[in-house]
Amino acid sequence: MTSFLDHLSIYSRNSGRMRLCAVMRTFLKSRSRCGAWDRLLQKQSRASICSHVHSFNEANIREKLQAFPGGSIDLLKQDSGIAVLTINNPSRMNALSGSMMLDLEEKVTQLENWTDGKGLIVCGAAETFCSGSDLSAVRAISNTQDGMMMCMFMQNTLTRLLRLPLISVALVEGKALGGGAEFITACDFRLMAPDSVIQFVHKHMGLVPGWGGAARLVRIVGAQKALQLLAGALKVNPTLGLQIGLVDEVLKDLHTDMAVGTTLKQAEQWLSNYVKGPVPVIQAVKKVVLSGRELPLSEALRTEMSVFGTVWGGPANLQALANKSKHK
Ligand SMILES: CC[C@@H](C(=O)O)C(=O)SCCNC(=O)CCNC(=O)[C@H](O)C(C)(C)COP(=O)(O)OP(=O)(O)OC[C@H]1O[C@@H](n2cnc3c(N)ncnc32)[C@H](O)[C@@H]1OP(=O)(O)O
Repeated sequence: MTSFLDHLSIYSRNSGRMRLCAVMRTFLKSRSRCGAWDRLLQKQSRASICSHVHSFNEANIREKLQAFPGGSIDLLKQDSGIAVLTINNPSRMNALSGSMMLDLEEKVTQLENWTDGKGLIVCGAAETFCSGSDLSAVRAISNTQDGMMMCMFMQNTLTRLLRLPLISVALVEGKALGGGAEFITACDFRLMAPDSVIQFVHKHMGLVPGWGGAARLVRIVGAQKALQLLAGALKVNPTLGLQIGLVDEVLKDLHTDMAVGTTLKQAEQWLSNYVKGPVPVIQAVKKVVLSGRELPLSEALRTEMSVFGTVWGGPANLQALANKSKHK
């Protein structure tokens, strides 16, 4: 690792002099604080985000969810640095059983510890995304206490998913309904297949989102559009999705020669544009956007500087500087 002074000489040669003590202070503070960022993320991802509410007893809820088996959440971590997380319960339109909720949390923990990760694609098996909670489980845990605990468990898990230092994409084929629609709001981007539908059906169930989908939807499309989608239980097709900013890209129809490979291949191609580069740099990009999205400005600025300190003078930065000096 290049010493501070070596880096400083490269820096001052290219960008003019800064007062040495100020640069030293900034550099040393940012180095020390980057550990604070990681400790913050680790602490937040472990502790349940809303454990303070309604005596959230983690062991108790795990036991209850385990009583509703079926399906799986499959995770494939690829050498490319892009992982694929598949919601796999096709006989129930990929509805999330209790055991799948536990499976999801375990896979998010794996991804939190994946040091080579840069991107994540969340998709459903059998060309459909997810039709929400498994209704048989919903019927069985319809008392308020259990419902709230299931809710908190899923809120915590989806919040941790969104906070992964990976650039995440929800690949929507077929239907994303209810909790399935909430799931896609816990990714950074959303891609839709031509004939797919996103629908927050909660109102038809006498419900509102509970997995954090409403809070995230407001931040994605704004309060007015979020209100229309929820109060109208509107069916969002790819055109509407693009129009309101809920969807970032519509994939090519597989039955035309425009499509290159499967929808998953198309999604990987799309995501690869944003994850090209060294792992530490891509992860740092997600961290600074995450802090800008979630933290008050002054804290976001401090966090940005601490994350900056983890890449400034790192191998990618020094290589880029060396390449530039070669172009003279
Ligand atoms: C916080 C939100 C969260 C919660 O409150 O816990 C929720 O998500 S509540 C659930 C919200 N989701 C729904 O209301 C969707 C219910 N499903 C449907 O509307 C339809 O199944 C469909 C998804 C539109 C598909 O319709 P269709 O193509 O006609 O297929 P089928 O309806 O025949 O479904 C095939 C098969 O799958 C079973 N299925 C579908 N969704 C669920 C589900 N959410 N839970 C359990 N099982 C589901 C459906 O019962 C069929 O099974 P069989 O009858 O055995 O063939």
